Amino acid sequence: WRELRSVTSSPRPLSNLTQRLPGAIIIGVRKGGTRALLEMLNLHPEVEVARAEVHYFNLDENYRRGIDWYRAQMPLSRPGQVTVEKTPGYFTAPLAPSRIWEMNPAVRLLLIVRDPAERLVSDYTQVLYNRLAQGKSYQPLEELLLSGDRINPNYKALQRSLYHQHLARWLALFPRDQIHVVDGEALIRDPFPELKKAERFLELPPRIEPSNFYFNATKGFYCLLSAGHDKCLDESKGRPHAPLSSGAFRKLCRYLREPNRLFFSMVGRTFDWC
Ligand SMILES: Nc1ncnc2c1ncn2[C@@H]1O[C@H](COP(=O)(O)OS(=O)(=O)O)[C@@H](OP(=O)(O)O)[C@H]1O
Repeated sequence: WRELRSVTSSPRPLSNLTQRLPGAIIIGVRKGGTRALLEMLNLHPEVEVARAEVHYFNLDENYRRGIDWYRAQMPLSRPGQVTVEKTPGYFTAPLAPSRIWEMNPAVRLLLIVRDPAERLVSDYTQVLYNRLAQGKSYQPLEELLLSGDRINPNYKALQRSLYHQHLARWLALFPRDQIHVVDGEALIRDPFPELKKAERFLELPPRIEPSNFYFNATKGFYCLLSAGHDKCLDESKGRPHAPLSSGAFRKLCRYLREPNRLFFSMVGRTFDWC
């Protein structure tokens, strides 16, 4: 995609190109649509993105490598461009907010959220696929999610869906208006309006157009279009979810009602979640 863009954008002197620390970070949520958001922001000529998840602020073994290592993971950019990286693991990592603050207290944060019950099922599905690919077995979701007939509060994927607990750590350091919340379901339904909001948040000139998106009926999702070339996200995005009985799903929704309410009051808006 980057190669495609470099063909279509005007030539620039190479001398100003250098690796810069990110001006904006997509911090989560895992399975919220972080890859789609990054790829869509990358349509903007003033944005350069780190292709791979960097996992600098959440993994001690990377953090110990130091800030120059982190910078070296960033793409080349021109002065004035915004470098963006995404690592969904930052949102739930206890030390990530203070480490990011220490790097740059003015960095802009993007948080893409999704119905936390759906997110949990997607999270389980991802782990399931990874384990199957390694020839390993995995417990059914219901066994992990329920303990007897109650929700198991120790299940990690459930904990990752308690958005208010994680957001509280970020809001202890960063002002609310430095964290832009993207509606992941809205991004799936109609990406353009969400991208315009993100563009404004990043104070970028308006360059992303409705014509940059088209609905791909085979994929079942919007794909990206630029200069006649198209790109859809890979098959790990939007795959069928592992089954969960409607009874267990209802219990999960009931369990998440209060955490969701707390999250809504923290961000000052509501979402149409189960
Ligand atoms: N345009 C487009 N194409 C494909 N997929 C899209 C798109 N927009 C959002 N999504 C949703 O992104 C979900 C994966 O989220 P992440 O990229 O954050 O996953 S990850 O945490 O990086 O693994 C993925 O979740 P699942 O459907 O559960 O697989 C998608 O629903």
